[in-house]
Amino acid sequence: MTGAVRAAVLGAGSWGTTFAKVLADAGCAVTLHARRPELAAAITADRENADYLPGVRLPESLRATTDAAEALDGASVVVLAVPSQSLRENLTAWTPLLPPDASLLSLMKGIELGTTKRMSEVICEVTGAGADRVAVLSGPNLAREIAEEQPAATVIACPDHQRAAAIQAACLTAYFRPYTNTDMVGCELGGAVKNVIALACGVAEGMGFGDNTRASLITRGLAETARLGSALGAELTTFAGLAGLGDLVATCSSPLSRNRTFGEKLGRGMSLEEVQRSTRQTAEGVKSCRPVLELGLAHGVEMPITEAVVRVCHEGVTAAQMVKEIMSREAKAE
Ligand SMILES: NC(=O)c1ccc[n+]([C@@H]2O[C@H](COP(=O)([O-])OP(=O)(O)OC[C@H]3O[C@@H](n4cnc5c(N)ncnc54)[C@H](O)[C@@H]3O)[C@@H](O)[C@H]2O)c1
Ligand SMILES: O=P(O)(O)OC[C@H](O)CO
Repeated sequence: MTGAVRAAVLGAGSWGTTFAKVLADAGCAVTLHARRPELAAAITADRENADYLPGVRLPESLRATTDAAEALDGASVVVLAVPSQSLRENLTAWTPLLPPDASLLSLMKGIELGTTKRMSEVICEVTGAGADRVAVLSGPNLAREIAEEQPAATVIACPDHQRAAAIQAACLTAYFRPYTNTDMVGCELGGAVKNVIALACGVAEGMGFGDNTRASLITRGLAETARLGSALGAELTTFAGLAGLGDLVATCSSPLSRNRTFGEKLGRGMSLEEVQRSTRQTAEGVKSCRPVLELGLAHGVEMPITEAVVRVCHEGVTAAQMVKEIMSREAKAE
């Protein structure tokens, strides 16, 4: 492995483990940080993360540890793959251990509750790193499909194009094709808001509605995402790309999506608490919908689908009422 890029992946859930596999398959020397010793030991001994990716064989070269200092030692790429709402706390503990010039790559698709900050903003704030050291990876990347080496593309955004290109080279494999972009705001918003729209699509699915409803939600969801992005300085073309439309379509259509599945259970009549009890995995849109709506309100951007999701998830509105509210809005031009 002499000369290989050293990467640390912090967070051994579905996507962290999958992306660690991608990096290892691309030739990087990768250490994956897990919180639980039994999980780290099982990944190393059995080459499997049975909790999150049962049946997926992990590369021999992939190491796992619970020791963050060990994972971060000598890493030139540090990958952050924890739930968005716990990033600040996790990163505060990891910051003293970060190698000074390492690229900090966010895999997360959420907006922070209370601050309405994007993940790259949280990373800069907590670590003191300059914005040009922070990158985001976002696209139609359902973890299970990538772990099974089904071909897919993604976007790596960084204000520093050279850094984005270096990360691109570090994770390019026969089944995973990253493109570079410099639009952080667009890529991060695309990833965070699509989870909210996927919740709405799930609710529609759970209520028994079909493809017309889903296509309408996807299209109008993209419209409200792009409106917000435009107000926040994103490039509109980003929303027509992999981190926008690509991810939105994949997440809103796939039974593998946790957000869509969460919404589906709400649409079938389960309460928020019942659905939360039924899964251990992160459905980011449930918490991010509120800060996304707050961003919209702060910038004078109408986000009716996001608002409906907030009302169903957090204000006790039923799925049937949600449909009524969306469909009885004032008629307007597209
Ligand atoms: N799973 C996917 O298909 C996928 C794809 C692309 C992006 N993402 C994004 O990647 C991020 C991570 O998602 P994931 O799918 O790996 O999530 P997950 O729920 O599968 O795993 C989360 C991981 O974070 C760890 N963790 C650390 N601190 C935690 C805390 N305080 N609370 C809870 N867990 C904590 C958990 O132990 C676990 O290993 C999310 O923002 C998600 O939107 C996921
Ligand atoms: O399972 P979800 O809903 O978190 O979506 C996973 C990925 O973000 C799809 O790109």
